[in-house]
Order: sequence, then structure tokens, then C-alpha cells
Amino acid sequence: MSKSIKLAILGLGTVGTGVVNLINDNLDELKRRSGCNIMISAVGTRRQRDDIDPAITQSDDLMAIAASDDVDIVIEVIGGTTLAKDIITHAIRHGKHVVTANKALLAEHGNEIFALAEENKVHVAYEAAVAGGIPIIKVMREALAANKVNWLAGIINGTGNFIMTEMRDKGRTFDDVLAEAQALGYAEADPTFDVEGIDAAHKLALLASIAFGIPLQFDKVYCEGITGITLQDVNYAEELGYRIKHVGFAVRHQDDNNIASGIELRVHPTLIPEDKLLANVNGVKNAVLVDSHPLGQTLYYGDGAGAGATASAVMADVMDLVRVLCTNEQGHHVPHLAFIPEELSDTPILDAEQMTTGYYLRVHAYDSPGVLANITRILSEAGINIDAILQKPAHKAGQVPVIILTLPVVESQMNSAIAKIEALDTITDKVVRIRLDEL
Ligand SMILES: NC(=O)c1ccc[n+]([C@@H]2O[C@H](COP(=O)([O-])OP(=O)(O)OC[C@H]3O[C@@H](n4cnc5c(N)ncnc54)[C@H](O)[C@@H]3O)[C@@H](O)[C@H]2O)c1
Ligand SMILES: N[C@@H](CCO)C(=O)O
Ligand code: NA
Repeated sequence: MSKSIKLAILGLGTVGTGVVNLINDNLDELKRRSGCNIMISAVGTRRQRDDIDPAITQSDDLMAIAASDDVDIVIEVIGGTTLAKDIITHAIRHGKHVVTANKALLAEHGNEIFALAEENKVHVAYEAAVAGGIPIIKVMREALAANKVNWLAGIINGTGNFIMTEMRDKGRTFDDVLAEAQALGYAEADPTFDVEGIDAAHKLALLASIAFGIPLQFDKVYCEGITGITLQDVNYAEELGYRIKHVGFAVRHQDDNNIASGIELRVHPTLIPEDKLLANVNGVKNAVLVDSHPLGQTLYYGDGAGAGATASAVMADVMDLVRVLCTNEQGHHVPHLAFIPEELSDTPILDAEQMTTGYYLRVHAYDSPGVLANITRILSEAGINIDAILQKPAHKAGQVPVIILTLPVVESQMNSAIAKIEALDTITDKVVRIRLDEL
């Protein structure tokens, strides 16, 4: 292990605690993938926490941590646009790389913060700030780097989408679902940001900046939230074959010479045909649909808020930085895998017989009394749970197809049950099996 990279986590709320937990849970993965030793050297917290490793410094002096010699990367997850701004600029001036989930701060002051980072030759990374755990900033910066983005459309506020979904599917009230979103750690400190579209507008400004290569212009985003949407509108829209979703649109207009002539930036509720993928993004899920040239349309989908998803995005940025810091040290690029530890080098790939899936079975039997009972008895003796069963009318002389869906079962168990079913006198053909995954 070449080098130790020291992290400071400022703010131990939903996201900060999620990051601490992720590091505890996945430390081996982090080391193996980066080839570096990653450790938390300090946390910024208002009150001492006894669930934090005593080797980690705990302090309420966030400015001091941000400038500490014992810190390489500062993770800002306190939120807000005042103290967070002071801390981040202080950290940058002290040569620290910064990872932040703070879209409000970047949307409002990002131009200045990125310029300061440039001047001080440090990175400010913000994957967690847009669409939670979906790696959409990486996609824009890396995977789509060679494309010209024509437009993008995204469901980019988890709280709002969760509220709309629960209201529609379960008839719950707005206030009741919002309270649950807050309890689940999805909502902003001031949830007006979520329900009035401001949070989505922050994210759209960031997305448009990276997609089109333009400065951040949050103040120019047209912004409408979900508070005016009634269940009545949702139901009328559904009758007409539409779903109402809160969507952010960034659209590049171009003139005849393919020069950008203007950009639309807007977030608002919108009707989407029910068979479109975006119409089926529900709950706390986010999705961003990107139309780019020459790739065409691609869709990115996943959890848009919550501790685990956001911590994943924060640590993705940390891992990028760790790789850069370690690569500089070693003078070579990190290969496909930094190294393969001995205990993983001979991890067995499981035999198909040990794999677990659900099954669709089609069994052809003579239409005689007790045939179904025999089949279900064999499955039950093998410990296989039936999820659904369908007996179709006889399709050729005296033969009936029986369709059975099972819950997940180990393949070897299913193999022996099928052998027993096929050995029954009443079974006319081999059993057809197709695996079933709820995904
Ligand atoms: N929760 C999510 O799903 C999510 C997703 C993406 C981005 N974000 C962003 O991440 C940031 C944090 O969000 P959160 O949901 O974790 O908020 P949170 O309110 O749960 O956590 C913030 C924490 O910072 C602490 N804090 C604030 N000021 C402090 C100070 N001066 N000294 C010490 N501690 C201080 C608070 O006590 C709190 O524990 C925000 O910018 C938010 O927009 C949140
Ligand atoms: N409050 C935000 C958190 C993720 O940015 C949301 O609900 O989408
Ligand atoms: Na993200």
C-alpha cells in the first residue's frame, strides 16, 4: 500500500453519517480499488459522537479542520450557502481537494468556487450534488465527453418524486408523505427547496453547465414546483394515458450553422405519456435522459436521495481524487485493478447448480385426477414455494399445460424436483423451464 490519504468529513447528518458507514463497510474495496490507504482523520461535528472511532479527531471547529495539515480531502456535507462557502474556500486556499454534495452552494457560487480551485490547483468534485447516487456528472464529464449534448430531461428531486408517487399510488396526503421523506433523510433542511422546484433548479443549472460547457446560471432557470398539483389532475392525466412528473429540461437551440443560439432551462411538472421510461420513474428514484450526438439517447436511473446513495456518490469523487493523488506519487496510471489481494485471487465462481432464481415451469400432463396435486406435492417436498399456478384448457387430446411460477430456489433443488415430475406417469413431455428474476 503506497500512501495514506486522509479525509475530513464536515457534518455528520444523513450524508456525513452515510459516508462514515460506507467507509467502515467497504474499506477493503476502497483500498483494493485505489491501491491507497484511505482513512478518516477528522470529523466536524457539533456534538461529540461516541460511535466514531476514537482515533478520529472530532471537533466543532470546521475551519480549523479544513486547513489542517492532517487532511488531504475535505468532504463538505453540512449544507447551506454561508458557512459551507467559507469552509470550502478556506480549504481550497489551503491546498485541499474538496468533495461536496451541496448543490445550492455550487449553483449559486460555483463559478467563483471553481475559479478559486483552478487558481489553487485543487479539485472541487460534486457528483453527490446532482441526482444523488446516479453517476451523472461522471457520465457527462467522462463517458459523454466526445458528444455534443442536444438536450437532457431529468427527474432530479427524489423528495418531490416520492411525494407524487405515494399520493398517486396510495392516496396519501402531501404533508404526510413529505414528513416521511424528511424522516427518511431525503428532504433538504428546508423542504420548500424540494417541493417548490428550487433544488431541481440548482441541479439543472449544474447539469446544463457541464453538458453545454456554459457558466452556472441558476438565476435564469424557470422554476415551478409540485405544490399546485392535485390528485384530481393526476387522475385526469392518467385517464388520458399520461403521468405527471416534475422534470428539469435543458435544451440547446442552434442556428443553421450548428452554433448554439440559446439554451432553455426549466423545471416544472409536466405530462409524460405513460409508456415512456421517464413516466415510470417512481418513489425516490431519479432518472436523466440525455440526447447527444452522435450517441443518441441514453438514460441514467437510480436513487436520487438518501444516505447510502449519496454516500456512494461522495465516495466516487473521493476515489477519483485518491487515484490522482496516488498516481502522482507512483508516477504511473492505476491499472484495471490496483491489485488483487490473495484472499480474492482464487474466489470460486459458483457452479450453476448453486445459483438461486425463480422459475417459470411449463409441465404437460394427461388430464387425469390428482395430476396437479402430484406436481405441487413434489415441489413442496423439495422446499420450493409456488408463487402462481395456471392450468390451461387441454390443447391436444387429453393433455393439459400447467404453468407454475416459483419463488427463488437453488438450481440443484429445482433439478431434482423436475426429474421427479418428469418421472410421473401422467407427464407427457420434458418440463420446460425459464428462469424468472423480479430484478
Ligand atoms: N440527504 C440527501 O439525500 C442528500 C442528497 C444529495 C445531497 N445532499 C446535500 O448534502 C448536504 C447535507 O445534507 P444532509 O441531508 O446530510 O443534511 P443534514 O441536515 O442531515 O446534515 C447536516 C449536518 O451538518 C451539521 N452541521 C451543520 N452546521 C455545522 C457546524 N457549524 N458544525 C458542525 N456540524 C454542523 C448538522 O448538525 C447536521 O448533522 C446538503 O448540502 C444537501 O443538499 C443531501
Ligand atoms: N433533497 C434532495 C436530496 C438529493 O439531492 C432530493 O430529494 O432530491
Ligand atoms: Na450523482
